[in-house]
Amino acid sequence: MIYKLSNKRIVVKFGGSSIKDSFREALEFVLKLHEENEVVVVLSALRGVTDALLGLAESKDKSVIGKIARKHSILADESGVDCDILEPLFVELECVLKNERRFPNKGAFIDHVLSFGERLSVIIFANALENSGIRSEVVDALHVIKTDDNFGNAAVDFSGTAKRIKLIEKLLNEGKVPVVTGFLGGYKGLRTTLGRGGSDYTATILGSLLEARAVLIMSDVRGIYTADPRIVKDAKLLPFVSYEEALNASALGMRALHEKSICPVMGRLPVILGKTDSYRLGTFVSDISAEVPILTYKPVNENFACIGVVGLREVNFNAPIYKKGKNWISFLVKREELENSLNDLHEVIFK
Ligand SMILES: Nc1ncnc2c1ncn2[C@@H]1O[C@H](COP(=O)(O)OP(=O)(O)O)[C@@H](O)[C@H]1O
Ligand SMILES: N[C@@H](CC(=O)OP(=O)(O)O)C(=O)O
Repeated sequence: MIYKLSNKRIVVKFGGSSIKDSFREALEFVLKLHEENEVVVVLSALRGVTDALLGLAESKDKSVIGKIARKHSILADESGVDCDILEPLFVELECVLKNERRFPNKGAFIDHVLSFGERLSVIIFANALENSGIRSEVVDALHVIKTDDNFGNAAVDFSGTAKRIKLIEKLLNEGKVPVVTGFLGGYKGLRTTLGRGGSDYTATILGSLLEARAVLIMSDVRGIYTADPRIVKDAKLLPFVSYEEALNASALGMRALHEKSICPVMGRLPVILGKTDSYRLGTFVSDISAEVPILTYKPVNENFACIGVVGLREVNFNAPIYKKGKNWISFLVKREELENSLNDLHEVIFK
């Protein structure tokens, strides 16, 4: 594997859980990274805000705006940032809600409403960095990540995006920390989104185009485990996961990494997953594999879910096989039995 990398450049993404529960630690981590590296920060919306905005786009219930505003004011206050700087975004949000008919279609309207989550978090983060003495600038991905008009799950135009990456290069050359909105893109001036959980994808697109040394995905778990550690208490942290395993696991529902996020970095640069509140890095995603299976799950419909096993083609388990691939297999289980089945299957494989 040949990495063509700018040796001091790192892209670090913080997910919604980190923005909500570990904002101070995320800031401190960036300050530490900045001592030795050029750092690009990618942020998600505060956990729960994208869902709230989705509801708001439907209901247009003004009390939701109040709730979102309060959450961000508290975060701004705690971070020593004047919450008045958020006001223009709330004025814009109200204006967008009153003018749905001006959008070409419902999807374009919804994506514009969803954009406020990430746009609010980057303003607070960039200002908090400035208060800590780091020169920083907000980058709205509308102006960088060029997409098609498939609102809600837009496809990225990589050559169009590559042309716009200079905007971020310029900030890095000025010694600033760009703080980029994850999840968002742009199509002819309209706002698009890359699919739920798409901030990981933003980070790997930027890491690849900026020829970064690594992309760090910081979350509320230390990395990729043998199964969701919130459901399977015996799950073990995997120090090495191959690109292919990460791709298969995320496609089969593993939430720790977005399915699309592997493609831009595959064979080019590593993705490292870590836990924000302890600064612990746990999993290195590259060509190297620990050759340990990963259990995944996702809903199939209202009544059923599928459990995937990445890294094995055959498993003796008491459930119907749902699908099979080159190096994975999945089983169909009732949704109410999902947790027990995951634990049982984990025991079968790792006993
Ligand atoms: N195999 C796995 N390894 C690690 N985390 C997993 C796994 N499967 C599911 N998860 C879940 O992924 C979550 C992290 O993803 P997500 O909630 O999208 O984080 P963030 O808010 O940082 O974007 C963890 O809290 C964990 O419950
Ligand atoms: N805020 C978006 C994008 C995202 O990536 O979120 P997270 O990193 O919290 O999964 C969402 O909720 O889908």
